[in-house]
Amino acid sequence: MASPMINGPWQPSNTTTPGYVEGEVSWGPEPPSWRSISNSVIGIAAVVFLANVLVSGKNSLLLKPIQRRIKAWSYLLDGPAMIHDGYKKANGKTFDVITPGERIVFVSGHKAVKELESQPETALSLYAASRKILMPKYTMHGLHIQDSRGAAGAGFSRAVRVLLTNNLPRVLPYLGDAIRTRIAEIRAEGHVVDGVKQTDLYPMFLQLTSLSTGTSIFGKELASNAAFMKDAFNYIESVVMGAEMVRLSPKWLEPIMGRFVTHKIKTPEILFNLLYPIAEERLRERERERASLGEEVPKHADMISWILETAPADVEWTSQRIVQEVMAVWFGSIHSTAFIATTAIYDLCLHPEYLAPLRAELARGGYAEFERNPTQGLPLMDSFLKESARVTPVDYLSTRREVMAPFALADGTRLHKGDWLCTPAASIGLDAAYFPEPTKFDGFRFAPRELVASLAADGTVSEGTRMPKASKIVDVDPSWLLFGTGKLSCPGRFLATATIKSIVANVIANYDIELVDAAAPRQWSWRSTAVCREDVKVVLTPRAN
Ligand code: HEM
Repeated sequence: MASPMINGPWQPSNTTTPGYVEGEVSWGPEPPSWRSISNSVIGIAAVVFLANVLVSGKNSLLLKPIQRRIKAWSYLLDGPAMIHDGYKKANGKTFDVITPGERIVFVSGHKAVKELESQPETALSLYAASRKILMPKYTMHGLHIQDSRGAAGAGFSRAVRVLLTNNLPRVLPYLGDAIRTRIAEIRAEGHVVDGVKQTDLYPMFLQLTSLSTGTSIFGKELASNAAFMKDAFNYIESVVMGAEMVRLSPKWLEPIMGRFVTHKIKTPEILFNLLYPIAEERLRERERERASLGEEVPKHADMISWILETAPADVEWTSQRIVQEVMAVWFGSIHSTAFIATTAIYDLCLHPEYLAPLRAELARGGYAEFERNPTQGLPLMDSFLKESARVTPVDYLSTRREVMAPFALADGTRLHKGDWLCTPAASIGLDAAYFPEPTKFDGFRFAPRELVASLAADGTVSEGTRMPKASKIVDVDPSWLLFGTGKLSCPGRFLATATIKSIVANVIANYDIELVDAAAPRQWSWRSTAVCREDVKVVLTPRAN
């Protein structure tokens, strides 16, 4: 659910949508200059980081507390390395990393992950940790996130995991066409350098991901309205930046900063006001249906209708609550998905030997089968994506849980109220104890053995470093924590992987791809999260089909 801040180059469309006037597509007020604010935040963190380097090694009593604070602040820019170093030193044991806001305790291994999973929400809460990250009171139009999931939360999670996923076969064929068209349009807009068109890959994939997940969450009509999608996308960026500003303020300043942020960011209100009348209308339709007035009530396929469908009988959803929940699902759906699709394409540029077998899988009916059965299809591509996500992790930690009351883990580690208990997901993925030859990129490491053996037999790929048994990117287990663990694991993972597969498949089937500068940096990080750079360019050359 990581959500860094990127501005997508949105294009207006002619589609009409409630709230937008045809012919004069309203782009809404621009959000404040978040980029300059984010640059300041990064600048401050960089100074703090430098100071840390200057004083390190001097262990005087006076310097120690200052050093500890500086080290905590350096987590903002150096989080992945701090977590990975901690993991290596701990040698499988529990370790902690101090950050500006909280102490994060990391556990790994089957027993410890099961212990984390089995704790009640009164002891460890995903939602309390999410509240700290999102500051929803200030940034999400007043959304109140409870400490525990409750019946309404379980229904809402089922809406995403089951109903949204079941709808995928109906949207994927439409999305395939829409994605192909959009890729061609964005490519055509690229800069020409030395006679060759270049494309900024990550911004393009953010647009494609928004189109794809937006179609599932908001429905086809809203998602094909570029002005609406621009507002919806800017909302995510504003929430991330606004929440970060409140989080970085001293405790006493938090309410003032919170009010400032609420006043400054308009995109949550814009999105809320656009979705609210739709939710109102749906509630009216439901009333008419309940009253059995014999009237034909339209059927809808979007998050609003699925939330209403899965709501427990004793929970009366208001339009406000429905819209807030839709906005919360939308918030977490874009950046990690686009990150994984983008890094998979980089990996294909760096390991082009995988292109032929992946294209062959698409061509021999794999793509059509995937559209019919999105959670099963394309086993080779599934393995390639999983390997790419393992080698270039999107988040160095997973299973965030806030400690609600002090207690001790089975190994004796004491947890204090407000600490976080997490898993070092990325380091586990790079550990030889779980993955043989972990630094080697083996695209078909997770694919069914017979499939890879047949490709190896005809010389298409080498046998590689197979895992003892095949697995999928959406699987959750203590050695694969990309989507969390247990009953709280990500319900949107089927949509996310279907989105990534349809984007990657439509790029590689129709274009040859080359990185303009394979040596240029492609990521940076904030806290524990990796972020794709927006300026990494590729050359997409149309293939003769
Ligand atoms: C590659 C993309 C994604 C990644 C890496 C990801 C990862 C995660 C993780 C790690 C969690 C927490 C699980 C835990 O702590 O045990 C989570 C929760 C969640 N994710 Fe995702 N996610 C992704 C895409 C999506 C999408 C596309 C959606 C929406 C359709 C979504 C909706 C949610 C929701 C609603 C929760 C909260 C679950 C609950 O309340 O029970 N995610 N995700």
